[in-house]
Amino acid sequence: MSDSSRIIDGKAFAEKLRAKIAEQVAFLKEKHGFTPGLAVVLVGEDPASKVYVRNKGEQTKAAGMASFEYKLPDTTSQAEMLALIDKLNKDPNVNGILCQLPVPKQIDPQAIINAIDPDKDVDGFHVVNAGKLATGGEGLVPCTPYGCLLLLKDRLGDLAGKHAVVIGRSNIVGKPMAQLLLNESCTVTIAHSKTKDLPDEVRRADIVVAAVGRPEMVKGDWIKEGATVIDVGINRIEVNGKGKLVGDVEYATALPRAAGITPVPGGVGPMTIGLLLRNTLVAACRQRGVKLPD
Ligand SMILES: Nc1nc2c(c(=O)[nH]1)N[C@@H](CN(C=O)c1ccc(C(=O)N[C@@H](CCC(=O)O)C(=O)O)cc1)CN2
Ligand SMILES: [Mg+2]
Repeated sequence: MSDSSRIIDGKAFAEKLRAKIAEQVAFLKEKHGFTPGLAVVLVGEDPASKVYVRNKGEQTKAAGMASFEYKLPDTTSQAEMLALIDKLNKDPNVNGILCQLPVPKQIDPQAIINAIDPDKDVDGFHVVNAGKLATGGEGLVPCTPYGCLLLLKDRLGDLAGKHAVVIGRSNIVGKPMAQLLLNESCTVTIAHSKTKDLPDEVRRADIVVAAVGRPEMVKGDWIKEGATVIDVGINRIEVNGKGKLVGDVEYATALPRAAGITPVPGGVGPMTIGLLLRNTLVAACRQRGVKLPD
């Protein structure tokens, strides 16, 4: 197996996904006379967040959807945020709402997320959507784990019976990822900072999803021959005075052992915005009582 055939190209997958969404949006406009709309709220000046929000706006518009951007100063209070969310919840042209994370410390992110109408919660972070994911309801699924799942299914087909190890237990990635894999009938282990022997857990995994936010902490020689590795980490490090982006997995040493591995950049990252657009489309169709176009 060549190294290039092991690489799981999330960028290319996301491009195809966005092209399909653009067709579906065009169909909705022509046949049903409406355009899905996404509102993104950014509080403060975090440089990475500004880039992600700009990309979200550009990709929303490129898919033919309406983009509403709210850029608020980092002194914004929680009450001001809640007032904006209330306004967006009531706006029929806004089908999806998200608050870019992280938010400044005076704002409780979960209070904002839980103030969003769950039907418009295109991040899938609302407690109602988390509950639906856990109990089999039709909610909205968090974009990054959803993107990881699509890459895994595309590469492996049926996941039933696979032993998956998810490293990280955040509400945004680790927990929903584990739940999605469980829903696919995987045997799921969630590892975290208190896990006793992480290398041993990883060595037994058919599927490894690393979402810890620590540069190259998963070593290549932990990866079982033929395993599939999904690297959610996006860590900025400095090498010889130059900035570099690396994942949570030691890519160069994992690549020859893995049957499939996502690179950083160009793996999971681009899927996040792709699935955000898909969630917005799904949310808009549900709100309008229209079947999702094929
Ligand atoms: N409300 C939310 N906040 C945050 C989320 C989220 O899903 N919802 N996720 C991240 C940031 N994020 C989107 O918001 C995001 C991160 C990374 C990428 C991406 O395409 N990454 C590229 C590399 C980009 C770079 O050079 O920095 C890649 O991996 O190829 C897209 C979206 C936290 N906040
Ligand atoms: Mg509702």
